[in-house]
Amino acid sequence: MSHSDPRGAPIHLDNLTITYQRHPAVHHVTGSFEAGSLTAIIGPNGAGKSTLIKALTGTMAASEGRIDRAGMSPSRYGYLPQAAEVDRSFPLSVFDTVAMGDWHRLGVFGGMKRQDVARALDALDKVGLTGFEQRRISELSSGQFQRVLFARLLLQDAPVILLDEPFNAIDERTTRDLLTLIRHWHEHGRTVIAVLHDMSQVRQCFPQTLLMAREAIAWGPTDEVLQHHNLRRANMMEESWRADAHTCALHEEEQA
Ligand SMILES: Nc1ncnc2c1ncn2[C@@H]1O[C@H](COP(=O)(O)OP(=O)(O)OP(=O)(O)O)[C@@H](O)[C@H]1O
Repeated sequence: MSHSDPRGAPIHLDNLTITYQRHPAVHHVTGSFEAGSLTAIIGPNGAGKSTLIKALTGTMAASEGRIDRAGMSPSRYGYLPQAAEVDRSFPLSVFDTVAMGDWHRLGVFGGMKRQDVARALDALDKVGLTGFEQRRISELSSGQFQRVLFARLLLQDAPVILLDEPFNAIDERTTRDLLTLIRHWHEHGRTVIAVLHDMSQVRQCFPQTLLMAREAIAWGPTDEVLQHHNLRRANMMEESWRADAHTCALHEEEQA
């Protein structure tokens, strides 16, 4: 049941640079996530993948260049942060956590009508968590909690969905189930972007790939991107930035 237009929107990066204390984590990246595309972002540790995702959500500003979201506000994007960034010590129930996915539609004090409750229960059913509604989120396994967060995304019904390492430390069965949801989002025309580390998953399920090592090493059809020479270049860049912390000359000049 869709209450907003679920069709994805394109996102264009134009010479995008994002820095932490002048050190670029994302450096001069240009390219497009087409509307309705399904893209994996891969690269070595520290390659700038999470930083790029945060920039797409609008929580990190560009130091240089820009992100063109084709007029769509990033507040409409669905976002799944890395598990380590999610605090689940709050005494929230599974149902309330999922229902929060609907706040943009209901408003903070909107109150849930019968059909809103049904939508939340339906989302929980789709991730296999019927019967867990009143459980505290602190009492779930990592895999169950990830299912809760996917149910919340289902309810949010966002046209653009950003996932940061959604399968980190998640069991095989949960991963398979959640990959099926991602496939459905793609089939319904949403734009989906996921940071991943498992190359076989990327090859099997993601038609497009952006390989990053601070810069975009390659961006396009997955088979073309995952070629040996590209992967080798990404690893070489990782080794070189460890030896020599790089600063962004242009940005330094701006700040001087
Ligand atoms: N808050 C921060 N302050 C300063 N530097 C940061 C901060 N967050 C990340 N960095 C640095 O920016 C670079 C990119 O980090 P980022 O987390 O985007 O990489 P990543 O590709 O997602 O890595 P991983 O695969 O290990 O999660 C790294 O060198 C990291 O140390």
